[in-house]
Amino acid sequence: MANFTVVNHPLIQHKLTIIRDKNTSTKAFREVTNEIGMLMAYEITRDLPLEDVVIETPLVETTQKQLAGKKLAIVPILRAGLGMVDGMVDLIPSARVGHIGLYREHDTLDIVEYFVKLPQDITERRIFVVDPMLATGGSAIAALDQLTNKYNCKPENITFVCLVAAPEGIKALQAAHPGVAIFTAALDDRLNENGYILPGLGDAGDRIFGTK
Ligand SMILES: O=c1ccn([C@@H]2O[C@H](COP(=O)(O)O)[C@@H](O)[C@H]2O)c(=O)[nH]1
Ligand SMILES: O=P(O)(O)OP(=O)(O)O
Ligand SMILES: [Mg+2]
Repeated sequence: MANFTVVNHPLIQHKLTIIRDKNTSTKAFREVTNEIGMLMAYEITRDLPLEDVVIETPLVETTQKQLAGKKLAIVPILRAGLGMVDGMVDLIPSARVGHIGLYREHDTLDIVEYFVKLPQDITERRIFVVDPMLATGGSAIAALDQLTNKYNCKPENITFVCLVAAPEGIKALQAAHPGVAIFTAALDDRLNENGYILPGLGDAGDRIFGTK
């Protein structure tokens, strides 16, 4: 599948198993989800541009590399996406954080949008849209519709980052936003009849916030 990466680093796979386990506490789920967020941030920023900088070590003057000042934005899809933000910001502290609030209607899985707040210069930024779960793809597509249609962000500046993806969601997201790169920590088997990913980890928002 084009523009689609499974980040199968051993540390990420190990931590993913912890949050998949139904016996993992809310506290541990929250901590480990942020840790995976940080590790994912390391992977998705691999292609950030560098520039030369002249510095002096204690011994000599030398030309080395530094980040070329690319402006970044992390945009979690509420609520579940919030669970990855602190970990990502730890690694890229200068990133701005926007928020897109969406939920799935329980019976129909239709997307209801209730909040959008983005950095004012969002079109100039490299954007990481984050949600731990890509199930039908409805939430991710709605968030990316907002960014590309309403805020004129370019698809090539956007990366969608999740932890667990269903093949159905990948297919739908690629069809709707072919120019957007997708990174996931795992590609699972399928969706169940209620739109949950199997094997999955359950409802990510409820597990992060302890609401069920
Ligand atoms: O196994 C699952 C599946 C979904 N979620 C939540 O729903 C959305 C993603 O679902 P789409 O069908 O792709 O819109 C995501 O924001 C999760 O909050 C889940 O937690 N677990
Ligand atoms: O995507 P949903 O419907 O699971 O909502 P939330 O992420 O707020 O739990
Ligand atoms: Mg959600």
